[in-house]
Amino acid sequence: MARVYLYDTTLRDGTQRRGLSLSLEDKLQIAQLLDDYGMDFIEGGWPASNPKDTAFFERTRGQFQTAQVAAFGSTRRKGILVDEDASLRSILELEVPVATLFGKASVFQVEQILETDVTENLRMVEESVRFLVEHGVTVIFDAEHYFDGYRAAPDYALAVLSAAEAGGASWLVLCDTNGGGLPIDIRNGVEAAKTVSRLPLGIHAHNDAGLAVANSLEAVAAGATMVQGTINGYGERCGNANLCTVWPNLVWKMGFEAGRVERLKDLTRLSRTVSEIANLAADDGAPYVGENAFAHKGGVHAGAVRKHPEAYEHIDPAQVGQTRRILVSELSGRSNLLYHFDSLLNAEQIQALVEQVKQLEADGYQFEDADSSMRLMVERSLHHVPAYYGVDRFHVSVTHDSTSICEATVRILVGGARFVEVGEGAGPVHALDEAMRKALTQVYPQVRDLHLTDYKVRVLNGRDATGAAVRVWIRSEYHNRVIQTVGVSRNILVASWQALVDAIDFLLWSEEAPSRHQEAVESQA
Ligand SMILES: CC(=O)SCCNC(=O)CCNC(=O)[C@H](O)C(C)(C)COP(=O)(O)OP(=O)(O)OC[C@H]1O[C@@H](n2cnc3c(N)ncnc32)[C@H](O)[C@@H]1OP(=O)(O)O
Ligand SMILES: CC(=O)C(=O)O
Repeated sequence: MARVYLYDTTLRDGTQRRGLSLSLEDKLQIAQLLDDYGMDFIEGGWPASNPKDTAFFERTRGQFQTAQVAAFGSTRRKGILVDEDASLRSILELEVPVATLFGKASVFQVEQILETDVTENLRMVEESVRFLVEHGVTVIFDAEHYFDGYRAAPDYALAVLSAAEAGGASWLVLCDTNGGGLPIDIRNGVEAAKTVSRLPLGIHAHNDAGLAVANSLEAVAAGATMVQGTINGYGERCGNANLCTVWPNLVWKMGFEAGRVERLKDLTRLSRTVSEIANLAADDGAPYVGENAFAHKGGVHAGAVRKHPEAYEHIDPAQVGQTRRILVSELSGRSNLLYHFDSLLNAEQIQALVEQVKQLEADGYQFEDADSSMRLMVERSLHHVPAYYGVDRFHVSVTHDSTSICEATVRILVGGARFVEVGEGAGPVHALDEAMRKALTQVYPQVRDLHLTDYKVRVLNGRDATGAAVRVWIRSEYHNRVIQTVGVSRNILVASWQALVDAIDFLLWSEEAPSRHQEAVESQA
């Protein structure tokens, strides 16, 4: 099986994304993961750029099993001797085994941006590569702006590749630096490069036209054997080719060997861990690894997937560490509900539930991410959920002068006993949550370990301004389990209260029999 080399530049080009900044420890943690997943090259940064990038190379020397660490840098500055160039010297001082040098492959870039002449640029490329190679460094040459340069002046773009080869480069990487190329441009550029060099070729594609992944795959189809990209497609402007998409496509759709193939089954974890470390929200819509990648909402889809998952799934979700989700919403038919409640409800009850869900969603509820409320609704309709407690009344007050004080009082009945408790909080919902917790933990100590971890409010009818109905969605965690609930009312406190009570009831109900919780979790998965 032919091999395609994976070259990860999350730690260099990835950090050129707006809003992404990694500490040295973050970089080391990500690099360790990349090595574990079998990346062939990890571009650690540009040593001449900042002390953090320099430290990265010092800390990773000899650390990795599979990956070779590459230092990034430019060709020498114009008009100086190669050994006077600070960037090249800093690469040598770090004693890295691999360096990736970028040089201009476009007449426009040379004349207008470097403000030098095309002959001097060819010398800069060849001399810089040779300088490192003669000092024992393997050089990957990134031909910056190659595709734009090739379109405007093909002979010059190809002459730049030849200069790098003459200097001793081991790889020629063709860059769609502005990210505007189409797959046909990429194919033409790769085929032209093959006419002047027998060196292995790579592709470095940006995503400005939304084609970085397609362009990378097209380059491989045309003969490139290295793909440069980043985890989650992070990168300058619209990003780089997303390796979480490129990699499985190379292996499963194109039949290449790439990375540590057995680790693809944990691809989702790689993507999410890197987004956690980067402190960026995961992209729900990402292919393969996004939260929605195997979530089926439309009734027609759910119906087909129950029969044959491949009807609406291009691969088995387990291949990338995902699970299938069948969502319940106003777009559901019987199949969505049967997927979750087949063993609980008969055909008539399922039909009634479909109609109830559609009506409730028309009233503002949204169940696709409130699976615990959904489950409770069904279990309550079957009288499976006892009245664990009764709420006599609750009262919330907000006093605002120099600071805000929120206080809530709840009166709760459990059996014959009455509990009155006061909670204080940063806001009224927090205070209510505290008061409920104080009262209920006296009888149900497990409530102490239920933590509210996310809270969202959505105004349902903006035209009614502050009188509009609102939907409150709450995410709670109990040990490692997630409980998601929803409430709707014209009063934000009442909506919050409904969602809060659902979270507590769901916990108590699912805790009654441990197997029941497992069953509930599985049916929500
Ligand atoms: C396509 C890419 O993504 S390339 C990578 C881009 N990444 C970054 O720029 C992040 C790290 N960069 C840095 O920390 C800084 O830019 C540094 C330290 C590298 C350089 O800083 P400075 O010396 O202040 O230069 P500056 O940032 O203004 O960059 C422009 C200089 O780079 C030179 N340059 C750009 N490309 C090349 C090249 N391929 N070969 C040689 N010189 C180049 C330009 O000629 C210009 O030099 P001049 O000021 O003498 O005209
Ligand atoms: C080298 C590089 O990052 C580019 O051409 O986009």
